[in-house]
Amino acid sequence: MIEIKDIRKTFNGKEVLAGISGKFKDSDTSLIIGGSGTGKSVLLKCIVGLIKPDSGNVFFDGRDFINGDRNLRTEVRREMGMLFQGSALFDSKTVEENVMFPLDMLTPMSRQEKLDRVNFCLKRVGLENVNLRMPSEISGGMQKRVGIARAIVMNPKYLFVDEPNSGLDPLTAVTIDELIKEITDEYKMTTIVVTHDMNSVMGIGEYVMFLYKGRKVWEGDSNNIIDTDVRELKEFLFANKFIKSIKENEQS
Ligand SMILES: Nc1ncnc2c1ncn2[C@@H]1O[C@H](COP(=O)(O)OP(=O)(O)OP(=O)(O)O)[C@@H](O)[C@H]1O
Repeated sequence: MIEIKDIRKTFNGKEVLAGISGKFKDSDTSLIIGGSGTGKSVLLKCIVGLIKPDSGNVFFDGRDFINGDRNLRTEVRREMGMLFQGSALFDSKTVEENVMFPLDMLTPMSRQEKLDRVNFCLKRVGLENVNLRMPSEISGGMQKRVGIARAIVMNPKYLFVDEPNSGLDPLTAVTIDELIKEITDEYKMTTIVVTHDMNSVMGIGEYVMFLYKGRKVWEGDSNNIIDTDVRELKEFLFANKFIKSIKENEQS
């Protein structure tokens, strides 16, 4: 489980995170949602240690990640898998080299052991016989799968994904969401996904944290989200035509 306590962050006098707390459980696919600029990505970066919050704590299975010593931080970092928008695939490396990269950097495994692990992960995300292709030679959905394979290659306890569906058509987006959820269940990972895709919320949101202007104004799951009384969340939800039609059908 990952627990965050009262995370605060200000940039140049602008408060971006105004004290956020919450718990992300094992085997759950947790979503952080909200409109543009509400602090979702900054919160995720604070959790993984890419940004240091001004105050607050992040506990990984009880381990204090922010105040822990260097060894503890390294240990926790090694247990993380990430698929971030900014950390796209290396264009000049093949699919196989991309997925193998963390193993090359962080393990003493032999070439054959690494290859076996890479092939296992590629197969798990539904990709076979693409090892020697370049990222530019495969579709956007396949590139995301390669990114997921790379994120899980070190067998992480914690998986972080920022906007997995950006640039994908709705059908491919659903298959990527389902893959993330399946892998989370299978390996009992704690997974946090940042998204503003309402289809993801309704499809895989086992725990959903809604941010508005740097504050958590709602938390719950996909079963109770559309019955919310929280005005900011309602505005966010009903800006989506699909959700609006579900609600209207319910009422008629
Ligand atoms: N390194 C930084 N320096 C200064 N301001 C930043 C920095 N990173 C983010 N911000 C600001 O923090 C606010 C929240 O940004 P964040 O990227 O977390 O939004 P978001 O909710 O993820 O939005 P989106 O859905 O559009 O990606 C924005 O106003 C952004 O400009």
